[in-house]
Amino acid sequence: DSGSATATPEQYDIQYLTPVSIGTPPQTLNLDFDSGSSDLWVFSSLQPKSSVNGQTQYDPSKSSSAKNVSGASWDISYGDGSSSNGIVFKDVVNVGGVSFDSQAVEAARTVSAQFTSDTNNDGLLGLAFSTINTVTPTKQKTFFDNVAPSLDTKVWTADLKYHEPGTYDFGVIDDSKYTGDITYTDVDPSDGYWTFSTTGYSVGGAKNSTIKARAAGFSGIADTGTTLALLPTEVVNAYYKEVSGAKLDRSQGGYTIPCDATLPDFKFEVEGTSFTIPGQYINYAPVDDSTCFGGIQDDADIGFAIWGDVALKAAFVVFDQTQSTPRLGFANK
Ligand SMILES: N[C@H]1[C@H](O)[C@@H](Sc2ccccc2)[C@@H]2OC[C@H]1O2
Repeated sequence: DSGSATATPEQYDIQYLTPVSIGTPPQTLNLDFDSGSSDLWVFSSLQPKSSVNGQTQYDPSKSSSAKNVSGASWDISYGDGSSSNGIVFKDVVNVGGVSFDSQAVEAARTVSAQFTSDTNNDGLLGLAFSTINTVTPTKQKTFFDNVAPSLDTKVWTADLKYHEPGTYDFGVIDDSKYTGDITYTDVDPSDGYWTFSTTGYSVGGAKNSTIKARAAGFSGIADTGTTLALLPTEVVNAYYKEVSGAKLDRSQGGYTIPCDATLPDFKFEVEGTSFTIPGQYINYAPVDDSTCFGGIQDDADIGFAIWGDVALKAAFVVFDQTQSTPRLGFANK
């Protein structure tokens, strides 16, 4: 079995939303596929009206295949401070033609203000490891873990794009979506994330710009649910040192640049193969009529880098569980 679903960016590629059909008859919700968490949760008919603002709500009472998981509940908090909680149903879930008939669908009772104000986001579909699923008393499996045995090959792939729709594929590596070879690197799943090491980085195309400083080798997670690339302080400083007018503006929450700046590319190396984030991707979004917010920011206080969409959209990425050790694959495109 294999399937493909479209990942459509919201403004400035702040997030990518993908249609998922749930229940019988199918209720289609647009979810944020998140390789940085492991709960499939949805806006639901159980929420107070005041917490819903245009989102599509899953209504288990209208699904003949919905079954409440007795005594189960969930409660999740995200890196950006947002949160949600509720109860659990099992129901049929279909993503791009790949279906599982008893997927844990976590129906929200409460969502934080940031979710309420995010009008097109109907919930999240977690694609990190099931070890960090928040359902109690019995942890539930992610959609990928549930469908993996039925897939032609135990992978899912992300082909996110700059300001245009891309795709999430399950069970197939579509070689029309990338060029050259796929470079694989081992993942350490012990924290529940797709954690991998990069072997180096460089700023701009200049030969001497390849920096093998301490931070050249560092570990981070591949997180489709994070918008920006959050990297170690010395890497971030080395980047913006090359941008005239760049400044660390605490009031804006990070580095800003002149919107008309020509930004250098940022290259990161995986197992010695380099991948380029075009400078254009690093001019993330305007904060006023001449100042823009940088797409590379500091990973301070997190303790590891977060390779969010600004980086992932520069590559074709394979989330691979075909072996005993999970792997990430990166290819140019
Ligand atoms: N893995 C990420 C997750 O998907 C989002 S949850 C989210 C919150 C509000 C709006 C949309 C999504 C949050 O930001 C970074 C990290 O936590």
